[in-house]
Amino acid sequence: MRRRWGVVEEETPRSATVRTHEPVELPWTPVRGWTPPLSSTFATPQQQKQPSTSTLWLRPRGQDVAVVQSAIRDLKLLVSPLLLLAPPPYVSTQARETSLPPPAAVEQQQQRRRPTSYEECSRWYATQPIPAGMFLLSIPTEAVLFANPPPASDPLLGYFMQVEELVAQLVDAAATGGTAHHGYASYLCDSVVPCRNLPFLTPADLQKEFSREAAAASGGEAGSHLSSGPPPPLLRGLAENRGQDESDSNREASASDSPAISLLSFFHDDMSGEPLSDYLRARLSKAEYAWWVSLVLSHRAGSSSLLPMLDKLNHSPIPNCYYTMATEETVCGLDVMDNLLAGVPEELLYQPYVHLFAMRDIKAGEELTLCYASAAEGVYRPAGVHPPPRPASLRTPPPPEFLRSTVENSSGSGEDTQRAAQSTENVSDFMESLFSSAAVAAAATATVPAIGSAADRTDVSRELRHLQHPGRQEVSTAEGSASWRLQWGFVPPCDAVYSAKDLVEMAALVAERRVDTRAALFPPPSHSSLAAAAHS
Ligand SMILES: C[S@@+](CC[C@H](N)C(=O)[O-])C[C@H]1O[C@@H](n2cnc3c(N)ncnc32)[C@H](O)[C@@H]1O
Repeated sequence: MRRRWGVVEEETPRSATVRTHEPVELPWTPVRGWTPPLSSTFATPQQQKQPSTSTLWLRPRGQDVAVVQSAIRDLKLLVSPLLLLAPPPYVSTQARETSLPPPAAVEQQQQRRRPTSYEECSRWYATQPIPAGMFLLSIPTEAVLFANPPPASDPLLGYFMQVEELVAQLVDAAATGGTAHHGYASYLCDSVVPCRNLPFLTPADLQKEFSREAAAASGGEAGSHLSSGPPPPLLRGLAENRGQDESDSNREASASDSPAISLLSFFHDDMSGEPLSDYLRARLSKAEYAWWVSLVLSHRAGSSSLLPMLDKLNHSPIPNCYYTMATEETVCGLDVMDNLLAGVPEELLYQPYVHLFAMRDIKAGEELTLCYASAAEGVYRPAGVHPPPRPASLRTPPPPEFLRSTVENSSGSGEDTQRAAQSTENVSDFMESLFSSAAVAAAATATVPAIGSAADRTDVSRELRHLQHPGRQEVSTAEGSASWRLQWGFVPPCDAVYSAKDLVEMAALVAERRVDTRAALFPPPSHSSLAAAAHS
């Protein structure tokens, strides 16, 4: 007998949990009534131009189905039935085609075993409209992989020890059939393309980030410093040292100029790109180690944990999801209530969970996204609108009719769609009140840096046009873009949109939805039953 996920379990025979790798086939799922989104992380520009009569088709690869099944079975993942983990969708446009699944050629291409780029990697999609506040994925905190290495005197060493501990846990799980994280770790090996981040970047790559800023400051073209003029001041020391003397003291002097350069030189020079530990050195070649470091860096949550399956969510500056993580210390009444609403089974109700939920209404066919960074407090806040006005829906306490209509909705009165639309308007009104000034919005569009494809930039600019941005964006600074490249391997077109204060307001809206759900689940007693109770 052993305890797993806080529950005493029979010892499972090892053979029963070893994966067979039999491909599991799911049919194409049509998502009707979707509207092409503006998000650059979602559809191609061609897809975005499709008429609203088009049908979007989703079909998970065999390994997507297998990893979800293994996570449900071995990690106790809870998945909303409104989601699919699948490669980017196929869109059929011809009227006669919209009810037919995609042609065989598309199928063959899409079901290829291994994605070769970020664009081809599977994502989480909504198959139906999802209202804000709905729980989407939940995983026991016990299934999270945490790194907890012994304290190190050097912060950079401490950083790499954390990364390496997560690498070791994944390497171990991938190699050992029958362990709880085997399916997840094998899936990462099979289906994830590591990005060009720290292990694969050179000083010249980082220099590009610094050059961009210098070019922008001097009004020139991004990257023009690479071939012409002298390197910008921050990198001058490094470039000179590399050309001449590689002595430790010189290297340290240049590295201290920028945390990004320190990180790069610690990995490539001090560690020589090799594992720190004998354990990994005995198991991984230098190339394999670089692959795993890239993967861990780009999939970590916070500084030292991996959230299986939630780490499939891509980044958007205007995300539609948020997650909360309860721990043994924080688990309390509200977390238990969240567990209940998320559908956690009774025997695990008092276990800490990580819950992913919709932070705004999500359209059918939309990709689920998280924001990997929070906006610095006040970055996007227009002068004079601080604190922001309370959203209209929160200004007055709900009248008694409100509660009554919520309960009626739960019994299928058909008003819930109308109510959902109403709340959506409130969210947009609220966001509108925070970010609306044509003049500053134009500046926001202009500050989108020249990174990524032209199509991406246009789409995100369009999406952000109504947002107010009063100052310079962190991603367009050398340090900001270098740190995105180092960890995530890409630089988003703009900073995070929501600051901590905005999130508090959003949380209030989402909480209101949860209260609605609660009222629907636990309707207040009717007047007649109250009267009957009073008489008895
Ligand atoms: C947490 S993982 C997200 C899931 C990952 N795409 C996968 O398939 O496993 C983060 C990595 O995904 C990629 N990524 C996420 N959002 C992106 C975006 N908006 N643009 C480009 N790449 C992105 C980057 O390579 C990043 O390092």
